[in-house]
Amino acid sequence: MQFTGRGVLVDVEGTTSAVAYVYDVMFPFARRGIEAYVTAHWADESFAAVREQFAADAGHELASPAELVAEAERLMDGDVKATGLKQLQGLVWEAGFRSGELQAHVFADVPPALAAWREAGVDVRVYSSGSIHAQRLFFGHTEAGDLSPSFSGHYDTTTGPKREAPSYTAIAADWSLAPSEILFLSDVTEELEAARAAGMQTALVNRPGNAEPTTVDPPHTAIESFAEIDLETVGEPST
Ligand SMILES: CSCCC(=O)C(=O)COP(=O)(O)O
Ligand SMILES: [Mg+2]
Repeated sequence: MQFTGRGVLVDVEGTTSAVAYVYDVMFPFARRGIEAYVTAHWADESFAAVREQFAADAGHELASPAELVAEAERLMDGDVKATGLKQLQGLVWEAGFRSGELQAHVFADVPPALAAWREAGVDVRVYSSGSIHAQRLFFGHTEAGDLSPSFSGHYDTTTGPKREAPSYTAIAADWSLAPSEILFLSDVTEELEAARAAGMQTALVNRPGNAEPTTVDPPHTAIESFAEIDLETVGEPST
Protein backbone atom coordinates (compact mmCIF):
# COMPACT_ATOMS: atom_id res chain seq x y z
CA MET A 1 0.00 0.00 0.00
CA GLN A 2 1.66 3.22 -1.07
CA PHE A 3 1.11 6.51 0.75
CA THR A 4 2.72 9.86 0.25
CA GLY A 5 3.01 12.06 3.27
CA ARG A 6 5.02 13.48 6.12
CA GLY A 7 3.22 12.20 9.19
CA VAL A 8 1.58 9.03 10.48
CA LEU A 9 -1.04 9.27 13.23
CA VAL A 10 -1.76 5.99 15.01
CA ASP A 11 -4.63 4.83 17.17
CA VAL A 12 -3.67 2.38 19.96
CA GLU A 13 -6.34 -0.21 20.87
CA GLY A 14 -6.99 -2.44 17.86
CA THR A 15 -4.28 -0.72 15.80
CA THR A 16 -0.82 -0.84 17.41
CA SER A 17 -2.04 -3.20 20.12
CA ALA A 18 -4.57 -5.93 20.81
CA VAL A 19 -8.06 -5.00 21.98
CA ALA A 20 -7.82 -7.96 24.37
CA TYR A 21 -4.81 -6.48 26.16
CA VAL A 22 -6.69 -3.25 26.85
CA TYR A 23 -9.98 -4.96 27.81
CA ASP A 24 -8.69 -8.03 29.64
CA VAL A 25 -5.59 -6.64 31.35
CA MET A 26 -5.59 -2.84 31.54
CA PHE A 27 -9.26 -2.11 32.23
CA PRO A 28 -9.54 -4.73 35.02
CA PHE A 29 -6.30 -3.38 36.56
CA ALA A 30 -7.80 0.12 36.60
CA ARG A 31 -11.13 -1.13 37.96
CA ARG A 32 -9.38 -2.89 40.85
CA GLY A 33 -7.29 0.16 41.73
CA ILE A 34 -9.61 3.13 41.27
CA GLU A 35 -11.27 3.20 44.70
CA ALA A 36 -7.96 3.03 46.59
CA TYR A 37 -6.39 5.63 44.30
CA VAL A 38 -9.25 8.12 44.60
CA THR A 39 -9.44 7.70 48.37
CA ALA A 40 -5.68 8.21 48.77
CA HIS A 41 -5.41 11.20 46.41
CA TRP A 42 -8.77 12.97 46.86
CA ALA A 43 -7.28 15.94 48.70
CA ASP A 44 -4.11 16.23 46.58
CA GLU A 45 -3.72 19.51 44.74
CA SER A 46 -2.77 17.58 41.60
CA PHE A 47 -6.01 15.55 41.77
CA ALA A 48 -8.16 18.68 41.53
CA ALA A 49 -7.86 18.68 37.73
CA VAL A 50 -9.26 15.14 37.54
CA ARG A 51 -12.14 16.07 39.86
CA GLU A 52 -12.89 19.11 37.68
CA GLN A 53 -12.80 17.02 34.51
CA PHE A 54 -15.19 14.45 36.03
CA ALA A 55 -17.53 17.30 36.97
CA ALA A 56 -17.31 18.76 33.45
CA ASP A 57 -17.99 15.35 31.85
CA ALA A 58 -20.92 14.60 34.22
CA GLY A 59 -22.35 18.12 34.20
CA HIS A 60 -22.38 18.24 37.99
CA GLU A 61 -19.99 18.21 40.94
CA LEU A 62 -18.90 14.85 42.39
CA ALA A 63 -18.57 15.88 46.00
CA SER A 64 -16.99 12.84 47.64
CA PRO A 65 -14.58 10.01 46.75
CA ALA A 66 -17.50 7.56 46.83
CA GLU A 67 -19.50 9.65 44.33
CA LEU A 68 -16.56 9.95 41.96
CA VAL A 69 -15.78 6.22 42.20
CA ALA A 70 -19.44 5.37 41.51
CA GLU A 71 -19.37 7.65 38.44
CA ALA A 72 -16.10 6.06 37.25
CA GLU A 73 -17.65 2.60 37.62
CA ARG A 74 -20.76 3.67 35.71
CA LEU A 75 -18.56 5.01 32.87
CA MET A 76 -16.40 1.87 32.84
CA ASP A 77 -19.52 -0.35 32.72
CA GLY A 78 -20.59 1.46 29.56
CA ASP A 79 -17.03 1.74 28.13
CA VAL A 80 -17.58 5.49 27.92
CA LYS A 81 -14.38 7.18 26.73
CA ALA A 82 -14.89 10.18 29.01
CA THR A 83 -11.84 12.41 29.41
CA GLY A 84 -11.90 12.39 33.23
CA LEU A 85 -12.19 8.60 33.43
CA LYS A 86 -9.31 8.23 30.97
CA GLN A 87 -7.17 10.59 33.04
CA LEU A 88 -7.96 8.63 36.20
CA GLN A 89 -7.26 5.28 34.55
CA GLY A 90 -3.86 6.61 33.42
CA LEU A 91 -2.99 7.55 37.00
CA VAL A 92 -3.96 4.10 38.27
CA TRP A 93 -2.01 2.34 35.49
CA GLU A 94 1.14 4.31 36.35
CA ALA A 95 2.03 2.08 39.33
CA GLY A 96 1.45 -1.04 37.22
CA PHE A 97 3.69 0.09 34.38
CA ARG A 98 6.41 1.30 36.73
CA SER A 99 6.42 -1.96 38.75
CA GLY A 100 6.42 -4.15 35.64
CA GLU A 101 3.02 -5.70 36.42
CA LEU A 102 1.76 -4.06 33.24
CA GLN A 103 3.70 -4.46 30.03
CA ALA A 104 1.95 -3.14 26.98
CA HIS A 105 1.21 -5.39 24.05
CA VAL A 106 2.23 -4.23 20.58
CA PHE A 107 1.86 -6.28 17.41
CA ALA A 108 5.20 -7.63 16.12
CA ASP A 109 5.14 -5.48 12.98
CA VAL A 110 4.80 -2.23 14.94
CA PRO A 111 8.35 -1.65 16.31
CA PRO A 112 10.11 -2.23 12.96
CA ALA A 113 7.59 -0.05 11.11
CA LEU A 114 8.00 2.78 13.63
CA ALA A 115 11.77 2.54 13.30
CA ALA A 116 11.62 2.52 9.49
CA TRP A 117 9.28 5.50 9.35
CA ARG A 118 11.44 7.50 11.74
CA GLU A 119 14.51 6.55 9.71
CA ALA A 120 12.75 7.85 6.58
CA GLY A 121 12.04 11.16 8.30
CA VAL A 122 8.35 10.52 8.91
CA ASP A 123 6.91 12.16 12.02
CA VAL A 124 4.82 9.63 13.97
CA ARG A 125 2.23 10.63 16.58
CA VAL A 126 -0.47 8.93 18.66
CA TYR A 127 -4.18 9.77 18.95
CA SER A 128 -6.00 7.67 21.51
CA SER A 129 -8.91 7.94 23.92
CA GLY A 130 -6.35 6.94 26.54
CA SER A 131 -4.87 10.03 28.20
CA ILE A 132 -1.54 11.39 27.00
CA HIS A 133 -0.06 10.34 30.35
CA ALA A 134 -1.37 6.78 29.76
CA GLN A 135 -0.03 6.76 26.17
CA ARG A 136 3.45 7.72 27.38
CA LEU A 137 3.41 4.99 30.05
CA PHE A 138 2.04 2.46 27.56
CA PHE A 139 4.68 3.00 24.87
CA GLY A 140 7.41 3.49 27.45
CA HIS A 141 6.76 -0.01 28.83
CA THR A 142 5.95 -2.42 26.01
CA GLU A 143 6.80 -6.09 25.52
CA ALA A 144 9.21 -4.82 22.84
CA GLY A 145 10.85 -2.31 25.17
CA ASP A 146 10.64 1.46 25.35
CA LEU A 147 9.02 2.69 22.14
CA SER A 148 8.39 6.21 23.40
CA PRO A 149 11.26 7.77 21.35
CA SER A 150 9.37 6.68 18.22
CA PHE A 151 6.69 9.32 18.81
CA SER A 152 7.07 13.05 18.52
CA GLY A 153 3.57 13.90 19.71
CA HIS A 154 0.50 12.63 21.54
CA TYR A 155 -3.17 13.60 21.34
CA ASP A 156 -6.10 12.51 23.46
CA THR A 157 -9.72 13.57 23.89
CA THR A 158 -8.66 16.94 25.31
CA THR A 159 -8.15 17.80 21.61
CA GLY A 160 -11.63 16.49 20.81
CA PRO A 161 -13.64 13.28 20.32
CA LYS A 162 -12.11 10.75 17.96
CA ARG A 163 -15.25 10.47 15.84
CA GLU A 164 -15.45 14.20 14.99
CA ALA A 165 -13.66 15.84 12.05
CA PRO A 166 -12.64 19.07 13.88
CA SER A 167 -10.43 16.95 16.18
CA TYR A 168 -8.35 15.92 13.17
CA THR A 169 -8.26 19.47 11.82
CA ALA A 170 -6.95 20.60 15.23
CA ILE A 171 -4.31 17.85 15.27
CA ALA A 172 -3.03 18.80 11.80
CA ALA A 173 -2.90 22.47 12.81
CA ASP A 174 -0.95 21.66 15.98
CA TRP A 175 1.37 19.47 13.89
CA SER A 176 1.92 22.26 11.31
CA LEU A 177 1.09 19.84 8.51
CA ALA A 178 -1.69 19.90 5.95
CA PRO A 179 -4.23 17.16 6.79
CA SER A 180 -3.50 15.57 3.39
CA GLU A 181 0.11 15.00 4.49
CA ILE A 182 -1.01 12.80 7.39
CA LEU A 183 -1.95 9.12 7.25
CA PHE A 184 -4.30 8.07 10.07
CA LEU A 185 -4.39 4.39 11.05
CA SER A 186 -7.30 3.05 13.09
CA ASP A 187 -9.54 0.02 13.56
CA VAL A 188 -12.69 2.15 13.89
CA THR A 189 -14.45 3.24 10.70
CA GLU A 190 -16.15 6.20 12.38
CA GLU A 191 -12.74 7.58 13.40
CA LEU A 192 -11.42 7.10 9.85
CA GLU A 193 -14.49 8.83 8.42
CA ALA A 194 -13.88 11.84 10.68
CA ALA A 195 -10.21 11.96 9.66
CA ARG A 196 -11.15 11.61 5.99
CA ALA A 197 -13.67 14.46 6.33
CA ALA A 198 -10.82 16.59 7.71
CA GLY A 199 -8.71 15.73 4.65
CA MET A 200 -6.36 13.07 6.06
CA GLN A 201 -5.35 9.89 4.28
CA THR A 202 -6.68 6.83 6.08
CA ALA A 203 -6.19 3.09 6.41
CA LEU A 204 -8.38 0.62 8.27
CA VAL A 205 -6.29 -1.70 10.44
CA ASN A 206 -7.71 -5.22 10.73
CA ARG A 207 -6.07 -6.95 13.69
CA PRO A 208 -6.93 -10.34 15.21
CA GLY A 209 -9.67 -9.82 17.80
CA ASN A 210 -10.97 -6.54 16.36
CA ALA A 211 -14.70 -6.02 16.02
CA GLU A 212 -16.12 -6.24 12.50
CA PRO A 213 -15.68 -2.73 11.04
CA THR A 214 -18.67 -0.73 9.86
CA THR A 215 -18.75 -0.56 6.05
CA VAL A 216 -18.68 2.76 4.22
CA ASP A 217 -18.56 3.75 0.58
CA PRO A 218 -15.92 4.38 -0.60
CA PRO A 219 -14.19 1.95 1.74
CA HIS A 220 -10.97 2.82 3.52
CA THR A 221 -7.85 1.02 2.35
CA ALA A 222 -7.53 -1.99 4.64
CA ILE A 223 -4.31 -3.45 6.04
CA GLU A 224 -3.50 -6.25 8.47
CA SER A 225 0.05 -5.17 9.29
CA PHE A 226 2.03 -1.92 9.33
CA ALA A 227 4.55 -3.76 7.12
CA GLU A 228 2.10 -3.31 4.23
CA ILE A 229 2.58 0.45 4.35
CA ASP A 230 5.04 1.85 1.88
CA LEU A 231 5.35 5.48 2.88
CA GLU A 232 6.98 7.95 0.54
CA THR A 233 7.84 11.35 1.98
CA VAL A 234 7.94 14.38 -0.26
CA GLY A 235 8.78 18.04 -0.04
CA GLU A 236 8.88 20.40 2.90
CA PRO A 237 6.05 20.84 5.41
CA SER A 238 3.26 22.78 3.71
CA THR A 239 2.06 24.90 6.62
C1 LIG B 1 -3.21 4.46 25.71
S1 LIG B 1 -3.59 3.00 26.50
C2 LIG B 1 -5.26 3.07 26.98
C3 LIG B 1 -6.21 2.89 25.89
C4 LIG B 1 -7.59 3.28 26.30
O1 LIG B 1 -7.84 3.64 27.44
C5 LIG B 1 -8.61 3.26 25.33
O2 LIG B 1 -9.76 3.59 25.63
C6 LIG B 1 -8.27 2.87 23.95
O3 LIG B 1 -8.80 3.75 23.05
P1 LIG B 1 -8.22 3.96 21.56
O4 LIG B 1 -8.69 5.31 21.23
O5 LIG B 1 -6.74 3.81 21.59
O6 LIG B 1 -8.87 2.93 20.70
MG1 LIG C 1 -8.84 1.75 18.32
